[in-house]
Amino acid sequence: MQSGDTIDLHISGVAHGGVFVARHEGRVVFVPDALPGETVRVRITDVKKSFARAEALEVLDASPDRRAHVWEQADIAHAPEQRPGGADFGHIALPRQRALKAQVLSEAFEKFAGTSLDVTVRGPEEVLGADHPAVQGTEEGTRYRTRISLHVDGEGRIGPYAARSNTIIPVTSHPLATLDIEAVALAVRKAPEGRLDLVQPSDGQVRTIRRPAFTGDKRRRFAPRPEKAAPEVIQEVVGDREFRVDAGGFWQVHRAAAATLDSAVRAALGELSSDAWHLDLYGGVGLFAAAMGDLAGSARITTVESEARATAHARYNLEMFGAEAVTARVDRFLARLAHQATDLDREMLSRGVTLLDPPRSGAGKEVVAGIAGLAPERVAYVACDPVALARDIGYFREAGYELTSLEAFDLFPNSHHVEALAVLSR
Ligand SMILES: C[S@@+](CC[C@H](N)C(=O)[O-])C[C@H]1O[C@@H](n2cnc3c(N)ncnc32)[C@H](O)[C@@H]1O
Repeated sequence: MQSGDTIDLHISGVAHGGVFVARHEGRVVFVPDALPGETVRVRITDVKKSFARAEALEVLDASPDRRAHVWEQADIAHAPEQRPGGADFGHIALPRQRALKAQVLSEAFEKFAGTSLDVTVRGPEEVLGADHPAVQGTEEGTRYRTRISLHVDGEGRIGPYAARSNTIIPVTSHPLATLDIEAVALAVRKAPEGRLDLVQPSDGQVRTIRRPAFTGDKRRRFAPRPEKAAPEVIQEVVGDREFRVDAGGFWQVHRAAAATLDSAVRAALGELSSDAWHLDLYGGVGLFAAAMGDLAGSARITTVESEARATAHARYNLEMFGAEAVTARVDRFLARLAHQATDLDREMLSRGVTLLDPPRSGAGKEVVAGIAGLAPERVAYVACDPVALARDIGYFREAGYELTSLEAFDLFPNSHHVEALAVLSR
């Protein structure tokens, strides 16, 4: 097998990262744009010792779960390098997408967490109810993104990147974005080289945030910079609560995501001890600390986040709970706490819940050890990467925690991404 070979493959499984699995001449071959059970004509793009990568050119025997791609330009009928990225499950019927995500999660748990369990991936409409305003119009897993990024190159091309490359693909639609974001995205004719983030918060107005590429003279990088305008602050609404957040700061992408996760966290945790210390790690602007505040009465709550502007918003958003908002890297915060906690602090932490919602790379061994060292009664782990989550659950299990529940939510329909909530207890 060599790069450039065109071969026909039988697809036998799904792997993490939006690719499917075939076998050929003793190697695993990872193929995007396919489905288990299909026979697909592919072109080999990369050959390594034990595996290879390919691009799908044509479906010879289609799965009954294949459908016309929700983003026409990403359909297999187009040349692989012309397909925009970001919708790598868009050719699959929605129930099958969810089943495949559940399979990836349970295989990751079996492999990395040393435990097997059945998991169901639920859509936000199943958590919040089909009448919830945030799920209206998203039935096909489209029109949900309140945040998208467009890229602009030196030739003035504007659009998303192609799947698995940094080539910009000019597109004529953005079906995963809300209609308002799509309209703004398609109207952009000119922009400086770099990135454009389009954001539609709860007030419905689309904001355009320009992030120009650095094109200046690197030797002058210490020269004084022109005064930068303060970032715009927007409001996001979850139930009857408002959250201040920078327009360009972290907030969940799906318009029903914050409400779905807020509701799931509340249901999974139930009442929290009001005589304990609860932690919200990687807390952003305090979405989950607010849920904990509602559940925990007069308890002590601390949210920890590395972005100072997000922490400042969290302080404001959580004022009614008297919660602390600490700007720090979680590993450093935990190391400091391990040295400085009094006996009473430790006792209160051990009766509390520690919630963590790390970025895609997960918390890692050191942070898990830091949390386990504080011995909270329960740990709630919100995760956007199944493999990082499973690895970290493995570390928690080694530290004496048991997984008590695992739920998963389809907050990125038509892509391989999946959000999960794991609860562990000591
Ligand atoms: C997935 S977001 C979750 C935010 C929040 N829980 C929410 O749902 O809105 C992860 C957050 O962790 C922050 N972060 C990333 N690495 C961090 C670190 N090492 N220590 C503290 N915060 C970190 C990011 O700035 C981001 O706000």
